[in-house]
Amino acid sequence: MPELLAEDAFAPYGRVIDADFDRSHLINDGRTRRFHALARAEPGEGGEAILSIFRGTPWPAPIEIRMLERHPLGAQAFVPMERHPWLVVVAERPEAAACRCFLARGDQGVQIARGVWHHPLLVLQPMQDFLVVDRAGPGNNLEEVFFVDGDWARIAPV
Ligand SMILES: NC(=O)N[C@@H](O)C(=O)O
Ligand code: NI
Repeated sequence: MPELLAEDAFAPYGRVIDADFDRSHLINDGRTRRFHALARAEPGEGGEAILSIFRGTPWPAPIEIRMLERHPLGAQAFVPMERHPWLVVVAERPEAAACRCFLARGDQGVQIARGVWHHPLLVLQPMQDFLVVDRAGPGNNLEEVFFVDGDWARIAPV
């Protein structure tokens, strides 16, 4: 059952990136509000931070979680470029029973911390673009675990 995305609930897995007024100040002669340093790119040793656009399309409904992945060398941030709610699935270990699903608002992004198990991008629209900040560089930065047969989780429809 998806939980509403909130900083404290998501803290074991990374950061929530949203326009928190308390972390903002006016710039540009008062015409722009800067929500400052909401997260830091973490490309890890020998890596460089890159910005990409992920154009996500939905997984078949009902969404079944049958695998997780993680990036051992660097963090990965997703910020929606179109304001539609979306889903984040994370886990402390790569098993269906450990999965937690968060429902993010369209104005919320996340940075998934280095090495945290998560499901690939889950969107709820026919198509939704995200700005993604993650790592380029040497080494294998993608570890995937496909659950054993019979071990899977279904996300309740939102
Ligand atoms: N593999 C890739 O670039 N995407 C995944 O990391 C993801 O979390 O969507
Ligand atoms: Ni990823």
